[in-house]
Amino acid sequence: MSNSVTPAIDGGASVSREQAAGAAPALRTRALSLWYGARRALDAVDLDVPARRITALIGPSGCGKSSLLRCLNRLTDEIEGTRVEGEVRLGEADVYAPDAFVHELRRRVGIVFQRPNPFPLSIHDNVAYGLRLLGIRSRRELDERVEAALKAAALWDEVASRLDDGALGLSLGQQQRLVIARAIAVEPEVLMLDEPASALDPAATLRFEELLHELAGRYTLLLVTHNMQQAARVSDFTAFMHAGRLIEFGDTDALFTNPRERQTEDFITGRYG
Ligand SMILES: Nc1ncnc2c1ncn2[C@@H]1O[C@H](COP(=O)(O)OP(=O)(O)OP(=O)(O)O)[C@@H](O)[C@H]1O
Repeated sequence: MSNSVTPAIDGGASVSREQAAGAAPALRTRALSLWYGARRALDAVDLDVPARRITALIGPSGCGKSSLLRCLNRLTDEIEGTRVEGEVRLGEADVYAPDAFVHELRRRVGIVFQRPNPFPLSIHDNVAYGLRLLGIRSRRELDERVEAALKAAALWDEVASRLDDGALGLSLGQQQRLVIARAIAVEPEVLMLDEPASALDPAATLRFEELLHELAGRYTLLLVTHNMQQAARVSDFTAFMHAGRLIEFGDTDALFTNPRERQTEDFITGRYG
């Protein structure tokens, strides 16, 4: 990846699934493998993530879903003893190029984790955090962008009157929407979500799934979930992984109703293991 980042990625809110599948992917991996020390966690993964669609990543515990996300924005760099082989492209940019600009990569490919992790700062300052790192100093611009991100994350109405309150006083569901606002404030292209709803109650989960639909036209979403119903409900495409390998990728409805691979069928019907 070079420091001169490529412009906006192909696609738009109104493209059909077929067009999205045929269009240039937002992210592409080729023969992507990952080792933690001597242990191989990913085995030659070839995946095209369609732009501005929701792709669910499913598979049994330990199959490499989180590891794959970490490779896509080089969080693996932060873990000692990891080795990555193969290729990851964000648009045209080579993510593992020697001159890659990792901070810029992580702005373009944001990640939200299972447990919401707001900073011990005010609601406003959580969302403004990344913007300040980008060098934005104007109070007016910060306020406008904080408001826009909170609106996009469907949290504005609940917090508009208390932006200076501490973020840790929000409910879990609100905190999860806050970290999404924080991630999208810096205008990423791809938002990766690693089991983002697993700590939420059913009502907050429903609200959260509605939010994913609202975000999907603007961002490429890559969602790790253990919840098959959730994957089937919210995603356009699904990737099934097993033992570090990508076994099957396809349109979600097709994959769930007519999987091509026996392993996929065993997993989605609960016969796995
Ligand atoms: N930091 C690490 N150091 C060493 N091994 C790791 C590390 N993180 C993950 N692994 C190993 O890599 C493999 C894949 O783990 P990963 O967390 O990516 O799987 P997962 O599919 O996300 O699992 P889960 O659904 O349980 O979250 C597992 O064997 C795991 O033990």
